[in-house]
Amino acid sequence: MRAAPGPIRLVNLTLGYDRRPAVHHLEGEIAPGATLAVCGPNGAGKSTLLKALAGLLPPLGGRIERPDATARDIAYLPQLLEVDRSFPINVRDFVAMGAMRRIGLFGRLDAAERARTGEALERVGLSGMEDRPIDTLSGGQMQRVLFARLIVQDQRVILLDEPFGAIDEATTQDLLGLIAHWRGEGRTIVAVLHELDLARRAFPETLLLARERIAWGETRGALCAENLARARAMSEAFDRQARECLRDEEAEHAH
Ligand SMILES: Nc1ncnc2c1ncn2[C@@H]1O[C@H](COP(=O)(O)OP(=O)(O)OP(=O)(O)O)[C@@H](O)[C@H]1O
Repeated sequence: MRAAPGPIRLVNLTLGYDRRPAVHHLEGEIAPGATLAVCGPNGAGKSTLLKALAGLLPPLGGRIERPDATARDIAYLPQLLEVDRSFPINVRDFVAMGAMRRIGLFGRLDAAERARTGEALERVGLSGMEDRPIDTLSGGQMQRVLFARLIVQDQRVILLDEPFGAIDEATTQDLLGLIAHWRGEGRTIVAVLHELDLARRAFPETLLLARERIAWGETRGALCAENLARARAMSEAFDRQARECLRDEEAEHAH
């Protein structure tokens, strides 16, 4: 693992698609070693923020400052649904792709890298499944495979989009154990979570997002009833406004 990066700073950050903002004027700082949950209603902009942190979505306004790390120093776990599992590859080769940054796109895995892949699979409880094509795995098994690839990637900053979305309790517990281990190693972890109880249990810090920052701080305080009600109201107001904008546009087209 490389030296600890400095904080990641969000400066007046506005994100969106086709010039339509989805997240507005976000300010904040993710300290090195933080374990941050990002929570909020559906459509609040959580995945959008994670994509921007991963360097996959350029800001519409403001900036993300990460002086000591480029997007390539960040490991990103997309939502399970976004992973193309039709690609014909077995578990071993898929997990070994985590080493690409060290060995290059067409580099050969040396004995150390092969051992690293084997250890990662053991850590997530999938030893013995190395030869299984990934399209034959259950959702929970695939999520374990994705975590094994993150272990092999060995980055200081790890971004997780709904890592516990569609998986059973045993897998959730195992993956929470892995996150606690990473936390102990001083890695920075940012996870989009739908389950507020999981945030309260395992994430000391939370950003509550509803298109803009509702709260950012110690998890219990950030997720208090008052903030959650404000987040819901903000998000409903935004959706109403968006629908009205859309109607205006439709009316303009009609003329
Ligand atoms: N590729 C895209 N193109 C256009 N609009 C998008 C795209 N992805 C997301 N959006 C819009 O951006 C807004 C924020 O979406 P985002 O997926 O970031 O929210 P979220 O908080 O992660 O939601 P959920 O909890 O439902 O996954 C939504 O209005 C969504 O429709």
